[in-house]
Amino acid sequence: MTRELLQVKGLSKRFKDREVVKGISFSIAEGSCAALIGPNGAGKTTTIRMLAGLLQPSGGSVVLLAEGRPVADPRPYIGYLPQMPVFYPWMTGAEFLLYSGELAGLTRREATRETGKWLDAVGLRDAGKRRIGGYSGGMKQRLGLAQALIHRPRLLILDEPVSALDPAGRKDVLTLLQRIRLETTVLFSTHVLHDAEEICDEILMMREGEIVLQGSLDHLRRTYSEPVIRLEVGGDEVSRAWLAAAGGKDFVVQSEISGGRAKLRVADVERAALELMADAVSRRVTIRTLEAGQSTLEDLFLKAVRS
Ligand SMILES: Nc1ncnc2c1ncn2[C@@H]1O[C@H](COP(=O)(O)OP(=O)(O)OP(=O)(O)O)[C@@H](O)[C@H]1O
Repeated sequence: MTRELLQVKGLSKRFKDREVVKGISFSIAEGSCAALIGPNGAGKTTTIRMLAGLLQPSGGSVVLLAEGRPVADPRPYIGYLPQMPVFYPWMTGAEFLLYSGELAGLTRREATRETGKWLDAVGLRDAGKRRIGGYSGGMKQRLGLAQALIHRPRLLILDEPVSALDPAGRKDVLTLLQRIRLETTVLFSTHVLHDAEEICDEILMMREGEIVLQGSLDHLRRTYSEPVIRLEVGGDEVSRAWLAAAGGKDFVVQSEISGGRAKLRVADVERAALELMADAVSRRVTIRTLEAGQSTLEDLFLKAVRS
């Protein structure tokens, strides 16, 4: 049976007279990986800072459970990596981890042992002897992860952990997160759906301070995928005019058409594909691609954040 690790009820945050997090509720199960996903300004950082105990909520509650019971001070149970972690550039990676471990309440001996272990785990064994000032963005982020994990928290909270990285750094950190999530419950925010799909099993979609969709990736894919046809036609006038009128066919439920491309939500994908093909051939329309399938989570995400 899955056990809840974090329960969030009616959480809100108001800055002056503007409510940026509007009474959101969700829970995170032990062992899961949840992505808080939403466009810029949705309220992800504000939410995460409240969960990590760094920002006082205006209303609602955040409860962390250990062995099924609420804990009075959740801080020792949480590891946190902010969006823009700050490091002392003159420290070596090893010195920084030792310092972080002691700050988190480990004895010097424990901190020394864990420092060696985590430098290995995040692939910085040799670099650990060098100053952080010379690290790449990806190395700094991996050091940040080690810092957040050094006291063995039950919940790892990460704010946009890969957004600022180049493709190589991004891949390194995502691969590391895939390993970490096997041992630690993870919540991370992102505005990139692909990153969430790569690592997580739970999705919390946020928009304008509210959670507009939540559930497991599988559930969301099954529940919300709809039959769609994606079409691209030639640049000639006949083809473009035909495409513009395609949205009006009786089997089309909804259409998005622009620049020679269309995405048509339809009731019956096979019938729609056949009729479109037959009609296009009879009118000498140039079809470049016609793809019949299901809408993706990306479509759902775009719909949720735009509507
Ligand atoms: N200290 C603050 N005072 C006033 N407004 C704030 C403060 N912090 C955040 N906001 C506002 O709250 C809203 C949500 O911001 P937040 O940083 O939580 O969003 P986000 O989803 O994390 O976006 P991003 O991906 O850009 O970081 C924004 O409109 C922001 O301007």
